[in-house]
Amino acid sequence: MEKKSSNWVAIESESDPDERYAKELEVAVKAVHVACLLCQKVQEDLIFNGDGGDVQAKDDNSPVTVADWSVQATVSWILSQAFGAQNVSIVAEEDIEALSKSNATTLLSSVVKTVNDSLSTASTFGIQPPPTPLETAQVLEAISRCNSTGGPTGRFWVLDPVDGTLGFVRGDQYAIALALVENGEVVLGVLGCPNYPMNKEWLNYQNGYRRILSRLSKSSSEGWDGKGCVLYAKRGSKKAWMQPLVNGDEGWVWPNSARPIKVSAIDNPVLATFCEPVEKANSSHSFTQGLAHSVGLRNQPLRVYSMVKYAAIARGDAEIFMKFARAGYKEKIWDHAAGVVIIQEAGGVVTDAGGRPLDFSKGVYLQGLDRGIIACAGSSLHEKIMRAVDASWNSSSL
Ligand SMILES: Nc1ncnc2c1ncn2[C@@H]1O[C@H](COP(=O)(O)OS(=O)(=O)O)[C@@H](OP(=O)(O)O)[C@H]1O
Ligand SMILES: [Mg+2]
Repeated sequence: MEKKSSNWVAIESESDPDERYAKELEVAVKAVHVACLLCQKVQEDLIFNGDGGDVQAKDDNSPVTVADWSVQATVSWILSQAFGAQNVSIVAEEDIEALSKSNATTLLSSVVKTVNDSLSTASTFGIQPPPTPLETAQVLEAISRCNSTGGPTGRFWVLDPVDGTLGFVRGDQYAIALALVENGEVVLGVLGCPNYPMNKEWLNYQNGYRRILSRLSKSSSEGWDGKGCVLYAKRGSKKAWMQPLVNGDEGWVWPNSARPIKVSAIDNPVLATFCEPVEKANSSHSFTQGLAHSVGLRNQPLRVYSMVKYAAIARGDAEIFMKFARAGYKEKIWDHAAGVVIIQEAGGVVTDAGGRPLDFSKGVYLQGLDRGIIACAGSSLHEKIMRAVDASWNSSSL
């Protein structure tokens, strides 16, 4: 990829596919880098210094931390600065209800401080920080501005500020996922994976990543030696890219040291590895175990939190991702949008279990999803898995 200057004055040309969404992509990748560094800091404080604020429980009992709200505020602020608040519509996971409670003042100050600390270092990526630190009201406004409910027309961003919060609070894998949807189709996907290890063997939850984590350095700008990466792709480009996550490197110039990524060439089930959620509650391990057996998969499943699973497929570190949630669970668009386009542009296939593309045009949920999600490096593996699902679905307890 050719190096471009880091200013944002690129004019979008509808006729040149290379230039379409050029500014959106650059801003989104930079915002995700900033968010990754924010999360690394909060996770280090939370896990190793015991000082990353409380882990709160949401109404559905899932965890949420200072990082979730801070990333949402930071990304929302960066997008609004770049494109004008009136032009930015965002569907995102968090709201300000819990933060606005009278007993949440310490939590709220911690979010405001985290956002301002993060924005003060954003100039590394060519992002102009606010002239004075954001006030509490501005931070709340940035979070609550992300109240779009998506839909079939127009343009909106989709943000999961911390996907895999359970992995995050356990010192393990998590992702920051940002996508742009236009007229119901994902046109850009950016996935930040701050703990992605350059040695793929360390991805597996069963390896106790947390114990290894503290020994891994952050990647250097050109080094690819430590941990952390940002993946991105533009719909229709047939290319997907990966950048190492750097730490305050002043030499960062878009697109920095981006490398193309490709899905794995393995199509023999015997050699293939499948990944799935860590939590049994999120996807049936017994159902996928049966599928794996019937298709001839021999390797142990790679259980990884969050959309890092999509990253693993796009990077060629695993061949299959399956998620079969319990009946009645409705998948949210922010848990999939960025990952789907990155895998597809890296050469892979992503559909529901009926072979239909995931539908990002029906609001916050992936409406009409047939049984589960199957992402594969190639169509041959994908067809085998779909056939196996058909053969065993009726006897499953899902
Ligand atoms: N019951 C149930 N079934 C299926 N999926 C659920 C369920 N509950 C939550 N979620 C969503 O799953 C997101 C994390 O999914 P993963 O596939 O990464 O699962 S796991 O964390 O590895 O177990 C997770 O994203 P985050 O909330 O951002 O962590 C949820 O949106
Ligand atoms: Mg999520």
